[in-house]
Amino acid sequence: MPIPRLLRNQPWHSVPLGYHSLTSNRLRGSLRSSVRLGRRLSTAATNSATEDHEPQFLESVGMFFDRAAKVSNVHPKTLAHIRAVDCVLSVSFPIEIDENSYRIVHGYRAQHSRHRLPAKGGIRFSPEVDLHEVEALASLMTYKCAVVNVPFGGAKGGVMIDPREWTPAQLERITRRYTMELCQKGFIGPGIDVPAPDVGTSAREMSWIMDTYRQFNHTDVNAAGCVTGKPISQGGVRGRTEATGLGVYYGIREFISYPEVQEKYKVPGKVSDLTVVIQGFGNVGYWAAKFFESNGAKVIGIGERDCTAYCSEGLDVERLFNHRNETGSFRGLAGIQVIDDPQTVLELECDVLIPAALERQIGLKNAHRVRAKLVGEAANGPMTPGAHDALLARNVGVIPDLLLNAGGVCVSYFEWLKNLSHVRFGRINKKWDERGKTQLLDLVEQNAGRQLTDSERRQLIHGAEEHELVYSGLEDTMIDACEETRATANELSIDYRTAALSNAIRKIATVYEGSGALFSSGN
Ligand SMILES: NC(=O)C1=CN([C@@H]2O[C@H](COP(=O)(O)OP(=O)(O)OC[C@H]3O[C@@H](n4cnc5c(N)ncnc54)[C@H](OP(=O)(O)O)[C@@H]3O)[C@@H](O)[C@H]2O)C=CC1
Ligand SMILES: O=C(O)CCC(=O)C(=O)O
Repeated sequence: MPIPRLLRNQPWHSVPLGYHSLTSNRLRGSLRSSVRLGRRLSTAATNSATEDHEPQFLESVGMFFDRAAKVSNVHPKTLAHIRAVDCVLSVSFPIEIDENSYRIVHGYRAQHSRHRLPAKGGIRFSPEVDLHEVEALASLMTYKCAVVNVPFGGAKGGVMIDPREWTPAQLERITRRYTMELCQKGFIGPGIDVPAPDVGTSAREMSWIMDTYRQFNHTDVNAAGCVTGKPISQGGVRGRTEATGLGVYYGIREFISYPEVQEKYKVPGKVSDLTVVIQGFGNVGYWAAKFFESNGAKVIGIGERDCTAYCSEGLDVERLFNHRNETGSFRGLAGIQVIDDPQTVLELECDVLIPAALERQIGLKNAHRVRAKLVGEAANGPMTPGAHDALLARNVGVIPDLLLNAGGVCVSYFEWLKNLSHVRFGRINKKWDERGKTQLLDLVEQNAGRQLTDSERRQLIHGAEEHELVYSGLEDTMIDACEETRATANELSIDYRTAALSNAIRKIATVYEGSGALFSSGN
């Protein structure tokens, strides 16, 4: 295949082969025809038959929304407005493979709601990415941010590639080229839309995104805030890498501490008494496993794409991780049982099952075989509405994604605040706090007549480091959001997903209706 000259000379600065930008009529009435195009694309994708005859992801999110909308007491016009995806971008661009060939890569970004800015949400690199998946994920981002009181709208992006098929240099070109498209079409910026890592991306890609954004916006003093999940050296915040897994841990710890949860689902009230099974051993699955293990739980099963690792006495998470990284698989590690069928992980008997891989893993086809007492959704959209209902009918509790995996965006919010304030958390007040505590301890010692040991003194005086402040902010956020969800569920006798979503809907409605940008509920 001949290579276009442009490509040969400028591997990633080449012109787009085609793009379309679809913007809703929410705020921009003049672009209505584009809106219809956007909706038509989504609906077509949504209605396409699935192999399992269950609703597609976007349709599932809509179904969950409709249930929550019924108990939200929000005006139907406002509900319709909240439910619709605001604005989507779809781009295609060529990436050079070698001197003789190139491939066309497709990428998307959906902004579901811009009631608060910036819109926020990850970017995934996966061969399954399409427009409607990105729209579904963007919708979940809006609701998730509202559940944990993070003042952002919801967005999500995706590039339809399997990252394992590309070299790091090619991935860098793809990431930079995709970012260039986001820059050119106004889909990125610290006050507009701020991506983060998701499936198939990590701090490395976030660095490339920031660097590319900077090149297009070299006078923007807040450029570092255009993306979160960056390495610390590039303006990232300590604690973001593990934040989603840590949030999952905090959330499950909270729920099992509630007496009504212990009674209804027969789960132990303490993490150290739990058996845990996790599907997915990427960023979220790995960190969730680490936090459960280090707090005394037995992580008895971990599933990957090709098989499941099982040990009834509890897996050694780090050993498994190192072995997988060295060999590419769980297979061959002494002391564990390997189960060939990767889906079996969802059917292992345990207290808590944590799907942390992809959407639609639990459907009507396997919900009846789930033997966990609680399912904690670390992945986005891991179960269909039918599976959700089937699990509840069998008295299996479900802690929903929009609450449980919100730790990532919560700490992304902290990173964004750090980038806008241009100062590391703790830098200004650490010594001041330590001095105050020293004076207090001196007084206590004088009055108590006992000297503290050096180690006691150090522990009490120690001013908070950045990661400690981040962990503390995340823990507080998760505790509050779990409590708020629990209160609504108990008050209205509804499940936790409907409770979290109806709380989110009410919060978003308050912003829309109060802003005057919309019809008010009285119209
Ligand atoms: N990263 C974040 O901060 C957040 C992520 N999430 C959600 O959490 C989920 C996981 O994301 P993340 O950990 O970041 O992604 P990663 O890409 O780091 O990890 C995904 C993991 O799932 C594995 N996997 C893929 N397909 C299957 C399968 N069919 N069965 C078992 N394992 C599978 C992957 O294996 P392999 O490596 O072989 O592909 C990989 O280990 C996603 O739903 C994401 O949207 C939610 C909130 C925040
Ligand atoms: O950290 C973020 O901004 C978003 C994380 C994310 O993509 C998600 O919560 O699904």
